[in-house]
Amino acid sequence: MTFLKKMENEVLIADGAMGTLLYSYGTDSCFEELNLSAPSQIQNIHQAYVTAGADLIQTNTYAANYLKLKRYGLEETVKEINTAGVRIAKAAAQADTYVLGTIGGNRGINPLSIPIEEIKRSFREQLYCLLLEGVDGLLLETYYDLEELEAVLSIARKETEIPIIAQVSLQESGILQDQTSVKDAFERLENHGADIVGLNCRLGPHHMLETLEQVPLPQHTYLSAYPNASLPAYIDGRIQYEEDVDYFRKSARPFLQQGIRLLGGCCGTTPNHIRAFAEELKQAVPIVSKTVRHPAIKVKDHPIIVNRTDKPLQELAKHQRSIIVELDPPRKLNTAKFFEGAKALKEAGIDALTLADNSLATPRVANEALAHLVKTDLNLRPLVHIACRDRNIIGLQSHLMGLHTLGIHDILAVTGDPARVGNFPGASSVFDVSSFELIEMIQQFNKGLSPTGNDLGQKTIFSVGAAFNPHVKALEKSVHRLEKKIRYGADYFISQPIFSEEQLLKIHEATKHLSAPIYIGIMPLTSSKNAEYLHHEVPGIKIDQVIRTRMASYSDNPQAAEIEGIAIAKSLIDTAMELFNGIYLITPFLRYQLTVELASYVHSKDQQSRRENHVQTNTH
Ligand SMILES: Cc1cc2nc3c(=O)[nH]c(=O)nc-3n(C[C@H](O)[C@H](O)[C@H](O)COP(=O)(O)OP(=O)(O)OC[C@H]3O[C@@H](n4cnc5c(N)ncnc54)[C@H](O)[C@@H]3O)c2cc1C
Ligand code: MET
Ligand SMILES: [Zn+2]
Repeated sequence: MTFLKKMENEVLIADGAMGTLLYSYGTDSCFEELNLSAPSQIQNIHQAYVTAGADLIQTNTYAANYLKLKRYGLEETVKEINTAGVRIAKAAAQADTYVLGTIGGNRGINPLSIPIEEIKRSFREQLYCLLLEGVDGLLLETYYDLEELEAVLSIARKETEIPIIAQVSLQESGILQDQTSVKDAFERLENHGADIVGLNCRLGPHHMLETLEQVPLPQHTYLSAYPNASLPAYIDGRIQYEEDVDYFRKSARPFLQQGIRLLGGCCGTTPNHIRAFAEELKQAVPIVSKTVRHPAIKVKDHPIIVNRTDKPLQELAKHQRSIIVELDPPRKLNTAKFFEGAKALKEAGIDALTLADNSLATPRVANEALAHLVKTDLNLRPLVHIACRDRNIIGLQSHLMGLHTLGIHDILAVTGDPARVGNFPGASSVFDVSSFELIEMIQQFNKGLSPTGNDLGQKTIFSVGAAFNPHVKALEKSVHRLEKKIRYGADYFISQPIFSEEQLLKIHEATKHLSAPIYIGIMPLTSSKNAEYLHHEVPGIKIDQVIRTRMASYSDNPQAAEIEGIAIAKSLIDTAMELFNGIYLITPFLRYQLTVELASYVHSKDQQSRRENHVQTNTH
C-alpha cells in the first residue's frame, strides 16, 4: 500500500532534521557527502527517527545536486551520493517505513540568481538517481521560489507515478516571497501534479499554523507540514534552535485541526520532537472539513511626513544659491530619457526638479507619478506644478491630498495655459479657481482645513511657489500680481525665461522690496528657429532682438547655434547670479546635457567667487 492510500484514513508522521542534527554534532562541511564517508552515522539518525515513530523518512540527499555539490568540488559524485542515500535510508527502515527521496530547492531570496534551465538539468540528474534506487515517494522541499518548484515538479510528474510531496518555504506567514498566497500556491502545485502540498522550514509551528488557517483543504491533495523547531538564533558563532519539545508537542493537535495529514520536522528538530508528534497523533483521525480564516489584508505602512526635514525652497533662495531645473514630462510613454536626464541633473547637484503640469495645454505623463519616482528612486526633490485648467475644485483637493500622502511638499500653483493653446483646443479649461485661489487653498491645507473649512485631520506642509510673468507691457502690473500672490500665501516665485540683461536689472529693481524670493528663469536657446518660435508664438515669452540676431547668424549650423545658445545663457546667468540667489534652468526638448552644463557653470562660478573672497579676506 502506498503511503497515499494510508493517508486516506490516517495521519502520518515524518522524520525531522538531518542537516541541523549533523551540524549540532559538529559537521560543518557537506552533509550529503557523509552518505559515502560516514554511512553508519546517517543510518543511526534515520533509525532514531524510525524508533521515535516516523512513518516516513527522507534520504540524506537534500543538497545532493551538482549545483550545490560543486561548492565542495563534489559535482562528479551526484550519482554515488544519491544512490548511497537511498540505500542507507532503506537499511534503517522497518517493514512499514516509507523512504522519501529528498530534493531541495536552490533559489533563495534572489530568484534570478540561477537560471531555470540550469536548475532543471541539475534536478533531472538527481531525480534519475533516486528513482533508479526505488524510493517510495519524492519530497521536494524548501522551495522559496514557486517558479522553481513548479518547474521541477512538472519534470518529476512526467517521470514517475510514485507520490510526490511539494513543499514551499515562507519568509513570513501566509505568502511566498513573490507575494503569491499559500492558498494559490497550493492550487498551482496541485495542478502541476503534486499529491501532497505543504510547508517546511524557516517558520516554527506558530507561523505555520497561522498560515494554514488561511488555507482550505485541497480538493485532490493532502496537506503536509514540517515546521522548524523555532526561529534560528545565532549564538556564539553557531546557528541554534530552541529545544522545547513540549511546546512543539502542543502544536500537533492544532496541525491536525488545520487538516495536516503528514507532519514532520525541519531545521532544529530532533527525534525527540518527532516522538512528541507521534505520541500526540497516534490514533488521530484526519479532519475532512475546515473553516478558513480570511487573511487580513496587509497594508504597507506609509507613515505620512508631517514635519519637513528638508529646507523649503523659499528658505534656500532667500539665503543662498539655489538651482532648480525644469525637465518636461514626456508626451509619449517612453520615459527612459526623462529619468536619464533627472539622474544627470541630480548628479549635477541641483536642489529640485520642476515638473510642469501639461504645459501649453498638451497632455504629458502625469507629473505626480514622475515626481514620486524621482523622489523615491533618485532621492531628488520634485517640484510639482499644478495648473487650474485640468482639474475642478474636487480634483484639485484630491490631488493635494495625494501629493501629501506621497511626501511631495513642493508645489508651483499656476492658473495654466488655456486649453485653446494646446493640441486639444476643443477641450474645456476648468478654471474653477485661478492661481490666487489655488495658492490660498494650499495654505488652508497647511492649516489642516479644506476650502470649506472642514477639518482634514492633519496639516499639510506644502511650500507654495507661484509664476511670475514679467513679459508684459507694464512690469509694475505684474509686480502687483506678485504682491497679491504673496497676500494669498505664495512663498516664492519662479519667472518665465528672461532673454535680456537689461530686463534682469529692471526686474530686480521692481521686485527687490518683495518678501518672497524669485527664481529667475534661464533657458538655453537651441537654434534660430527655436528663438523665433518662442518669441512669436509662445505666450509670455519675449526675446531681445540682439539675441535673436546672434542666433540667426548660426541658422545653417545647428551645432554652432547650440553653442551660441549656451553662451547667451551663461552671460544671462552671470547677471542673474549677481542679482538673485534663485536660478531656474529650463531644459529644452529634454536636452538635459544643456541644463547640466549650465548648473555646473553656476556651481563653478560660486566656487570661484568663494575662493576670491577667501583670498581677499586673508589679504586684508
Ligand atoms: C515658472 C512657470 C511655470 C509654468 N508652468 C506651467 C504648467 O506647468 N502648466 C501650464 O499649463 N502652464 C504653466 N505656466 C504657464 C502659465 O500658467 C501661464 O503663463 C499663465 O498664463 C501665467 O501664469 P499664472 O498661471 O500664474 O498666471 P496668473 O498670474 O494666475 O494669471 C492668470 C491670467 O491672468 C492674466 N495675466 C497675467 N499677468 C497679467 C498682467 N500683468 N496683466 C493682466 N493680466 C495678466 C493672464 O491672462 C493669465 O493667464 C507656467 C508659467 C511659469 C512662469
Ligand atoms: N530536510 C533537510 C534536512 O533536515 C533540509 C532542511 S531545510 C534546509 O537536512
Ligand atoms: Zn529546514
